[in-house]
Amino acid sequence: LPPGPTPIPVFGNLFQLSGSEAPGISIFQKWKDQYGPIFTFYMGPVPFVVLTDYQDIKETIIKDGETYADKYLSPEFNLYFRGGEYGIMDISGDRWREHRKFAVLQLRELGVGKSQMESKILEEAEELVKKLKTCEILQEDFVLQTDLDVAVGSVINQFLFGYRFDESKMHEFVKIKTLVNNFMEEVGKPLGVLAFTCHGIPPFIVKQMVSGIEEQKRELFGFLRAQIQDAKLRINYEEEHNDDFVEAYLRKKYQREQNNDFESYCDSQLENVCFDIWAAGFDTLTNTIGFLFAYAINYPEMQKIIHQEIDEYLGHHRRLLIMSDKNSLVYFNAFANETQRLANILPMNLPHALTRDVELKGYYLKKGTGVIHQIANVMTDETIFPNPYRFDPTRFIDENGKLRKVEELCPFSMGKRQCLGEGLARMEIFLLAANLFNYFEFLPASDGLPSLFKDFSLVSHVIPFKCRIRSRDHPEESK
Ligand code: HEM
Repeated sequence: LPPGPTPIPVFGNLFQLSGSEAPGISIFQKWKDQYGPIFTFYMGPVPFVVLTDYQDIKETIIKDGETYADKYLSPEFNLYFRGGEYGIMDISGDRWREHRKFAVLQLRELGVGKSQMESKILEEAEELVKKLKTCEILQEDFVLQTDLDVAVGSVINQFLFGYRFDESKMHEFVKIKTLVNNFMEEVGKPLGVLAFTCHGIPPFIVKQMVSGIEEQKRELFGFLRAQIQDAKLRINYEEEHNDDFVEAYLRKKYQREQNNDFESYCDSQLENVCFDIWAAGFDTLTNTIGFLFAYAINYPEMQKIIHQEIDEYLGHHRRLLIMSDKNSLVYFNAFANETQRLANILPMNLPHALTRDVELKGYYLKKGTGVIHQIANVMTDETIFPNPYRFDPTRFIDENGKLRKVEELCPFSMGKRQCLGEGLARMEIFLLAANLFNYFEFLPASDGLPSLFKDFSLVSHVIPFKCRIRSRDHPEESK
């Protein structure tokens, strides 16, 4: 194995990892400086080979994708939490392949990149604008994140179950959000990471190690089961049209069952895929948009450029921005790219495993070895992004004023496991954030600027902040 920091018994290097300073990747940078771009560290007794250079990642994860496509996760944890090898994110092999393909297809069929999903996200943008207008009148400090959360949660819930969180469903949303957040927090702790990754820990010990997620498990899966049950009651298998992901899945399951296949599409798998989409899609996205506003308030001169660009583009006629406007708003896109680069939402990428023995830069690695390609370190590599901790959207704008495509900007990862929600996430970032800038100016609250510090576990969290909002219905006032 490549060299790396000395592990301590049982825990390996976990405490160094969890003691890492913000932005959460400093320990990987330190190890990289000490041992080179490829090194080994231990989560518990398990070694993980870490790749930190873009060129190495390109040669492996991208060009030899199949070899790096498995996930390194504990079967015992999966059994305890998921009831077995179910879902997309934490499994490997044929079931992963089949269900990843199915989820990608459904995202397309249900409108990502098309007008159906766009109009659903625009509905959320409109609700946000309406809500913020009332707050602007009240002239009070305002926690923007609360409403961003509802918008992002509603889009996922629409996709999965066909309904958004309006006032009548708000209690449900608050509950789900709290459960998902607590789950992320618990599994991000050293014992959680250990239980989550280490193979061979007896199931009753795994259960003790993550006893904090017992309630989340029960309640979250209870919620998902109830939604699936409702869908089963209303679905008409004679029809072909699907309103949401669960309907599409149930129809596929029904077709398979007609051919005596009761395994590949089953209730446990459906519950777990819904869990993955909720868990993977909510925290990542809502925190990305939260960071975007935190940066905009911290850098008012940049916010001004976003406003000017929108005003010049729309002229006197303010209207909701739609996807076909996106490419014209170069500075906004550069600002969003820079947010994703520096927010670096996954301080440690998810561990993959080798599907075969392989030679990697002179090291012979056995099938099953854990490999982590550190996209967070690529995005803060000073040879690619000079002065990497400086927030500077212009690094994504070329000399002709066009958006620069930088392949090392990889917040959604690369290779066979690349985020399958990327298209949806990009639509939401644009339609929600650009429209809020379209209608409002965001200013510091009376207690000061939003913190740019990251509260990190599995996902980097923006520290909740208050801000003040000024309507831009009269653009000349805010100049
Ligand atoms: C800004 C928002 C998002 C970011 C930064 C993000 C980032 C990531 C990253 C880094 C991975 C790991 C890839 C790897 O293993 O190498 C991932 C996987 C995944 N993401 Fe996202 N994601 C976002 C939004 C979403 C959304 C909205 C959804 C749901 C539609 C989603 C669903 C998934 C799923 C299911 C996986 C697992 C894919 C697999 O293992 O095959 N993500 N995401």
